[in-house]
This record gives sequence, C-alpha cells and structure tokens, in this order.
Amino acid sequence: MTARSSAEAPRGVPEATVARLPLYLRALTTLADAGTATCSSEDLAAAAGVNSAMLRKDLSHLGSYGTRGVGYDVDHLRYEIAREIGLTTDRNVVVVGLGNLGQALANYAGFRSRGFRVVALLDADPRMVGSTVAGLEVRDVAELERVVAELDVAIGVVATPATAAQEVADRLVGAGVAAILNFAPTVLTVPEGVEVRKVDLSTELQILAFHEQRRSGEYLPTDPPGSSVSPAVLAGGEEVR
Ligand SMILES: NC(=O)c1ccc[n+]([C@@H]2O[C@H](COP(=O)([O-])OP(=O)(O)OC[C@H]3O[C@@H](n4cnc5c(N)ncnc54)[C@H](O)[C@@H]3O)[C@@H](O)[C@H]2O)c1
Repeated sequence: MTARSSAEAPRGVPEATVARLPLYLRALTTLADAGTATCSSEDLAAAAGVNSAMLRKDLSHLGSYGTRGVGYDVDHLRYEIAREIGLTTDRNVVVVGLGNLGQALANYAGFRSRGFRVVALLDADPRMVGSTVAGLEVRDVAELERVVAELDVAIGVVATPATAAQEVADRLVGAGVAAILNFAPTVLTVPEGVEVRKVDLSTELQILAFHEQRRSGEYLPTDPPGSSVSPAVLAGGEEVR
C-alpha cells in the first residue's frame, strides 16, 4: 500500500491547491456571470489574485489543462472545481408555466452545469400537457404536490402569468418547496423560511436605459416637472422628492 503524504488531499491534489480552489471558483463565477465563456490562465489568475504559473499547476492536478489558443471553458472548469470541492449536489427544479419563457428556461443547458436539474415541467393548459419540452413530458399542474414529493424538488420556478403566480407559489410551499424563483411580474407572499428571488428583466432594461441616457446627455435635470418620467422612476426605484 502506498502511503499518502499528509499534505495531499484524496486523489493526489495537494492541500495548498485545495485551499486555492475556492478562489478560482469565485473568480470563475464572476466571469460566468459577466457572460464570459472562455478565459486565459492569465485572466483567471489575475481575477483570483494568484500568479498564472501557480494556477496552471493547480488546475493540472484536476486534469484541466485548457485548450491552447482558447484557454479554459469557464462553465466546465467551474463544474470541475465545484466537484472537487464537493459542491455538486444537484438540486432538482420544477418549472411551472411552459409558455415562451418557461420553455426557454427548460431548454437552458447552463442550469445543468451549475448543479440545477430541471426534473419536471407543469402547465395548466390541456394543449401543453402531454407535450415534450427539453426531453421532459409536460405534466398537469394538478399533479404539482405529487411531482414535488416524487422527484424531491428543491426549487420551483414560476413562469406563469402574474394572476396564477401566488396560487402556484402557495402550492409549491405547501408541498415543501422552500426556494422559489419568480419570473411573474407580481410580488409573492410566502411564509418565513421560504426564499423567493424575483427576476425582472424589464427593470434591468430600465436601469440600463437610465444609465445610457445619462451617458448620452439626453437627461436634462432642468426639464420642467411633468415633462418626462424621472430617472428614478425609469430606474425602477422610488422617486425621492
Ligand atoms: N421576469 C422577466 O424578466 C420576464 C420576462 C418575460 C416574461 N415574464 C413573465 O413570465 C411569465 C410567463 O411569460 P410567457 O411569455 O412565457 O407567458 P405565456 O403566456 O407564453 O406562458 C404562460 C404559461 O403559463 C401557463 N399557466 C397559466 N396558468 C397556470 C397555472 N395556474 N399553473 C401552471 N401553468 C399555468 C399557461 O398555460 C402558459 O403555458 C409572465 O408572467 C410574464 O409576464 C417575465
């Protein structure tokens, strides 16, 4: 039997490398959130605050060498590091509401590489129920409680019209789902202990429009009251008077 050095983690990754993996993971997450698909070892090293030779050596312990001239695939490397650290427990996700948005979300391959597995799709429209989206059969929302229990769903994605969202959220919570990602343009009320994240692309666009207007000099602070919507309102915030 070969003795393993006390300075080595299982599978021959040195402890010093293991200690730096969270730095790489955080840097990669920042790059991924900014829409970066590939990065050089220099860029990644700079983002993580280490030198690039050390980074390349560390990643070689994981079997990741990058591609010459292209660099590292950000999503793939994140997955590999997360797996090495043990952060890859997948969470099962149900998407409720399979219209334009729900179908796009169900088809988004990026969830998988980030540890989120879309395991069920639910809709109320009999024309949708029974159809296949992203390789999964769309089931009747009437089955929500059974689906959540059977498939050990941890996160519910609400992509229904606003009018249906609260009822869907109530049922998800009642079935034991404690994390909801809400795309419907409504504020959900949930009990304490349930986490709701709301995604609102139009607010983001409004904020961009606000900054863009400022940059282009269109906004004139001296505009008479009522002549245009204020930047604060455009930015989706409270207007302070
Ligand atoms: N957050 C954002 O940035 C953003 C962007 C686009 C759309 N939206 C919102 O997302 C939601 C979906 O948008 P869309 O364009 O896909 O709409 P859509 O009308 O194409 O799809 C809605 C789907 O929900 C289903 N549905 C209705 N009631 C239901 C219920 N009780 N249970 C299960 N399914 C039900 C419908 O049958 C339909 O398939 C809307 O509320 C929309 O305003 C948000």
